[in-house]
Amino acid sequence: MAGTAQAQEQVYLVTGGCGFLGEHVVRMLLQQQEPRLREIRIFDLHLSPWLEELKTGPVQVTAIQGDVTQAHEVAAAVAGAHVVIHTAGLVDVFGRSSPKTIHEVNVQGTKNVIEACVQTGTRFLVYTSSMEVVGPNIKGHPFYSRGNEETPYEAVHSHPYPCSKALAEQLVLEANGRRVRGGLPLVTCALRPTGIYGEGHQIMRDFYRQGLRLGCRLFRAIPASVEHGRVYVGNVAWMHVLVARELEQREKLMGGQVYFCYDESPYKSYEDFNMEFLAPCGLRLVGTRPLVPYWLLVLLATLNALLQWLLRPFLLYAPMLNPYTLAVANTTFTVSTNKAQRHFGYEPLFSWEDSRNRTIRWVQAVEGSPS
Ligand SMILES: NC(=O)C1=CN([C@@H]2O[C@H](COP(=O)(O)OP(=O)(O)OC[C@H]3O[C@@H](n4cnc5c(N)ncnc54)[C@H](O)[C@@H]3O)[C@@H](O)[C@H]2O)C=CC1
Ligand SMILES: CC(C)CCC[C@@H](C)[C@H]1CC[C@H]2[C@@H]3[C@H](O)CC4=CC(=O)CC[C@]4(C)[C@H]3CC[C@]12C
Repeated sequence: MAGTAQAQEQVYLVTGGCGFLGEHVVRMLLQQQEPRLREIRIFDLHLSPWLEELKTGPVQVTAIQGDVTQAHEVAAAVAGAHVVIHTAGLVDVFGRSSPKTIHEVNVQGTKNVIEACVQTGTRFLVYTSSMEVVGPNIKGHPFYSRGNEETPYEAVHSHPYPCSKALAEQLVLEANGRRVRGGLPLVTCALRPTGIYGEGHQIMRDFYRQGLRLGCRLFRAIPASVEHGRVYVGNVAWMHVLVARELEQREKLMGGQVYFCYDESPYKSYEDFNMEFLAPCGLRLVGTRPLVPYWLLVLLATLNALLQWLLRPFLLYAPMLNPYTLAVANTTFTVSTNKAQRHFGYEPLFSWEDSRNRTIRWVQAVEGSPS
C-alpha cells in the first residue's frame, strides 16, 4: 500500500525546462501521461509565458525561476524530487559569453545539481550531455564508420563549450553510486545528442531568415560529402523521458552509462540536411560544391575571431562563422548505435517523415514572426 502511495507521488524536476530541448521534455512528460507523475517542476533562468497554459491539466506544473550556479536555489528546487532531468546549460559556440561564464553554468551548475541530489535524497539524475564531449576534436579527425559509445576517438578540445560539457559529463558519471541522504545510491546517466533540430531550433530559424534576405538562396560552404549527425528534438525528449522512467528498474545496467541520442534522420552534410526543411519553404542551396575555397573560409573565420577579440571592449561581435564552428561543420561526425534500444527499449517516437514534416511546419510558421 505504501508502495502504491509512493508510486503516485512522483515529482520530476526539469532544469532548463524553458529551453529548446527542455520545453519538448516538459511537453513529452505531460503527453505521455505517466500515471505516477504528480508534479513537474520547471527550473530556468528565464520562465516562458507558455508555461501558463500547462498549468490547467491534472499534473501540477510548478515554474521556478532560478539559476543553476546558485547552489541554494538548486537545492530548494531539487528537494523532494524523484528524478532530475538536467538540461540547463549555456549553449554558446559563437563567443557571446565568456569562457568563465560557460564554465560556471555548465560545470559548477552541474556540480550544484549533483550536490543537491545528494543532500536532499534525490536518487535519479539524467544529464543532457552532447556529442561535442567526444568530438569533433581540435585535430579535425572524422568519427569514422558512424561511431558508437565504444568507438575509440581522441577527444581533445580547446573551445569552452565542449570542454565544459565534457567536464560536467564526467562529474555526473562519477557521481553514480554516491550515497544520497537516506543512504541509497545515486543513479546517474548521460545522454549525448548530436546536433538537435526541430520546432524551436533558433539556428535553423536564423538560416531561414538569412536565406530570405539573400533572395531565397543560401550558398554552399561545406562539401556535401561531410556528414554531420542530427537528431529530432522530439526523439531526444522521448529518450530523456524513457531514461527517467526506466532508471529505477534498471539501475545496475543503466547507472553511470552514456547513450548517444539517435533516430532515423539521414546522414547528410549540415547544409544539405537543413535544406530538407528549408527547400520546401522556398529556399535553394546554390552550388554543388562550396562556392568559396576552404582556405578562404578559414581566413574569414580567423578574421572573425580576431575582430571579436578586438571589438570586445566596445561591442559584442559574435558571427556564426568562427574557427570552431567551421571545424565542427567541416568534420564528418555521425553516430550509429542501438545501445539505448538494448538497455531500455528506446525506439524513436517520431519517424523521419514525421520529424521532417513537423520541422517544416514550424519553419513555415516562422515567416512573419518577430526575430
Ligand atoms: N542544441 C543542440 O544541438 C544540442 C544541445 N545539447 C545540450 O542540450 C541542453 C539544452 O540545450 P538547448 O535546449 O539547445 O539550449 P537552450 O539555450 O535552448 O536551453 C537551455 C536552457 O537553460 C537555461 N539556462 C541557461 N543558463 C541557466 C542558468 N544559469 N540557470 C538556469 N537555467 C539556465 C536557459 O534559460 C534555457 O532555457 C544543453 O545542456 C546543451 O548543452 C546537446 C547536444 C546538442
Ligand atoms: C557557415 C558555417 C560554415 C556553417 C556554420 C554552421 C554552424 C553554426 C553549426 C554547424 C554544426 C553545429 C553544431 C553541431 O550541430 C553540434 C552541436 C552540439 C551542441 O551540443 C551544441 C550546438 C552544436 C555545437 C552546434 C552549433 C552550431 C554548429 C556549429
